[in-house]
Amino acid sequence: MDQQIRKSYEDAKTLYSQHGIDVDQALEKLAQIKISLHCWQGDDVRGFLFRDAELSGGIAVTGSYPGRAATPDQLRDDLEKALSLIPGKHKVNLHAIYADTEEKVDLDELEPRHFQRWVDWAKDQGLGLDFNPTYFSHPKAADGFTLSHADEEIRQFWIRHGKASRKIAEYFGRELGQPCVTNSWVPDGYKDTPVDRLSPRQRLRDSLDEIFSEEIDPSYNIDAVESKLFGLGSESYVVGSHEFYMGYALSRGKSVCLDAGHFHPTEVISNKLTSILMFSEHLLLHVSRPVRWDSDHVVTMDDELLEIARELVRGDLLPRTSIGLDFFDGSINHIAAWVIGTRNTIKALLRAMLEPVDELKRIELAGDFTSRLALTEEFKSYPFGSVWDYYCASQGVPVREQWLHEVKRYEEQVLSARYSLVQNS
Ligand SMILES: C[C@H](O)[C@H](O)[C@@H](O)C(=O)CO
Ligand SMILES: [Mn+2]
Repeated sequence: MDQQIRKSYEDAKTLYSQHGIDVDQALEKLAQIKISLHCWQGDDVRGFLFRDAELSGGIAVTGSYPGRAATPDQLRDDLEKALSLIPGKHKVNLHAIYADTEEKVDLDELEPRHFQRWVDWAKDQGLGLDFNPTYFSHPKAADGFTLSHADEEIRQFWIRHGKASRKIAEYFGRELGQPCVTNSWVPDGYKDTPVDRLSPRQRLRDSLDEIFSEEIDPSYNIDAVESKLFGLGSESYVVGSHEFYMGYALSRGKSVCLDAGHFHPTEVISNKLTSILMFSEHLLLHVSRPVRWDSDHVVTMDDELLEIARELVRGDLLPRTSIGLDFFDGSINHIAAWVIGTRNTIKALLRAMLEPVDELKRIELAGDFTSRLALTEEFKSYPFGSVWDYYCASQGVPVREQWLHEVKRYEEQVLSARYSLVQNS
């Protein structure tokens, strides 16, 4: 390792130890944390099952940066490249439309075997897998309703898809020896003010109950449900609101998924973690960055990311929280987007671990709010960067912006060839 990196690390350790912070121990803890990288950043949420389908469900990708993955092999290559630039061992989060099969199969007919190549790859790479049923980008979701649909035939189709998804998740968990978190998000809602808000919610509840009726060993699969305030085209009413899913998850022993972009622009999820985890064993996060709306921007080191990390660390909530990413930016290099968002998420957790939590709690309890403010502000400029550099070097991944050279090289050697192939076909 570079001597300067080691020296800066040792200096930083001395500073932190003056506040009782064991930096080596923090790094050991950090190395245990798995972030779930969402496959859909790699191809602008297209998937492989229905290649001509338009993205629907009130979510949108903007930008057409060249070289996005067009096949499962390309997506796996890109994920491998991204993961080689991120410290730690992580998970990959798949959507049902990313099945890797030559068969023509609809969403309600999917089986574990359609994901076997993903599982073989995950085993080979030492990764875990998470899963999501895809309740959008399909003709049966064309009017914006799925599990709460008033048409019984359509609703049953989506119920079958939900059940099929859990079998796939169970297979992931069993094969990979770690639980797969299966997250259900449905886009169902109305653009304009509805007359009947109740019936769709009753149907959504009944559909979920039916999907979850089969018991699956939680060491293989953990079910989560994701709410939303509004989507494009569902501005006035979303069936699966926060209150709906809080009630649903807590009454059914399921996990709540909090997406940072799914609330009112002034509402933050960091303030919700301790409340939900008081009544639930497990929580799923979709770390995202809303800019004015649920725009799914790449995660940056902003105040909310840091506050989420602090809440997880200060409350010792990490063992009970699964951290997934959820952004899709088509305007920049797709691999760089993963690397930036994931490195930031891990770096924010490190920053939170390098704060004098016990000391700050004591100060707060004693009512010394002057010291609380003074110390939290001073710690913002403590040398966490030196610890981060050391962590990257010791994990064998590029230090600081060196990873960008790797991405640029990959772009030149792999992505641009892909792009010219598409142009010439
Ligand atoms: C593609 C994902 O399922 C999606 O982003 C979902 O998690 C969501 O957040 C929808 O707004
Ligand atoms: Mn989400």
